[in-house]
Amino acid sequence: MTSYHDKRFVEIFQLTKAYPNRYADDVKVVDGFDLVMQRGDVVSVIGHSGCGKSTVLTMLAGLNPATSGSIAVNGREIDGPGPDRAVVFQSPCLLPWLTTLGNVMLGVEKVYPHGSKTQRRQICEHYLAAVGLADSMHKYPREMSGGMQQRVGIARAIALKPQVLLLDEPFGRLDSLTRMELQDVVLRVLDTDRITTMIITHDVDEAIYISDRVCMMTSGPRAHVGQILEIPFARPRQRADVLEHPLYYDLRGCLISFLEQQDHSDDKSGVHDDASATMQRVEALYDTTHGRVGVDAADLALPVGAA
Ligand SMILES: Nc1ncnc2c1ncn2[C@@H]1O[C@H](COP(=O)(O)OP(=O)(O)OP(=O)(O)O)[C@@H](O)[C@H]1O
Repeated sequence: MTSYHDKRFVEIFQLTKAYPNRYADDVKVVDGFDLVMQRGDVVSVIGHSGCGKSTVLTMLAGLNPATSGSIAVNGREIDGPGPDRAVVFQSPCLLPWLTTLGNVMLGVEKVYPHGSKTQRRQICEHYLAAVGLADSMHKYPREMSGGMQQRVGIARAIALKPQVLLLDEPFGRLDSLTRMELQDVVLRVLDTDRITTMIITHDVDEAIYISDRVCMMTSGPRAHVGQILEIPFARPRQRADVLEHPLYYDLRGCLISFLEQQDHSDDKSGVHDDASATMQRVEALYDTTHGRVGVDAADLALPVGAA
């Protein structure tokens, strides 16, 4: 039985951020952003460059104070960063004088101060193995590629066993092959550990492959949630199955259509006719297939197509 707090594990309500402007009034970058995530949900956030995706993520991380609105995790309003939330940015920022193991151990020691040294080491080794670095534990950052360093960053975050994982374009600086490898690494970890995750991406294929729902942000200023698209693929997922699924190109079309509308329309406030039509097609197709198990759209504050 899913509890109330599981269904509304992350609740973002009317979140607004205004940055100071030296020459005029403050700029409201994000205005009235609402999102509910169930426990274990993987939600991608897509939107045009500069619309405010990272602003939302850093507010959820507690690193960037909101101007107004609220964010609650597991029923408690956040008021700053905490061990319940771990963030992975585009660059992992590893400490160059520590090995892979040492970099991961740093956080683990803080989160498990009462565990034995052996237990802490086992946790680090487990997560480093999970991201494919079992043979590189004693390497220094300078001895590793960008992709390997990002694996360390991901292991470092998940080894903290966060309740919420926040990924800000984690594959943005990687070549396409490494990017696909790391998408699979993250997907496997999320399949196994079911961590509630928000991932920011510019890549619609990545959003469809990794997430349970895609949150499409309107273009700023005053950006908010334009639409939410449910991704009806069961987990665990295989890339080939996703790519070959009859709904794949409809889902993709829906996301691209939304982004194009945001690009070309003067009214960037939310739902547009073309995107809505695509969404209806997806919903109709979705009805005829077996949807993702365990999600009742009525439990979510913002069902498919909500503005
Ligand atoms: N600390 C800050 N002070 C003032 N303005 C800021 C600050 N941080 C971000 N901004 C502005 O807020 C807007 C949103 O930035 P943000 O980085 O959240 O967007 P984004 O959607 O993540 O962009 P991208 O996709 O390019 O990474 C941008 O116009 C940016 O210039």
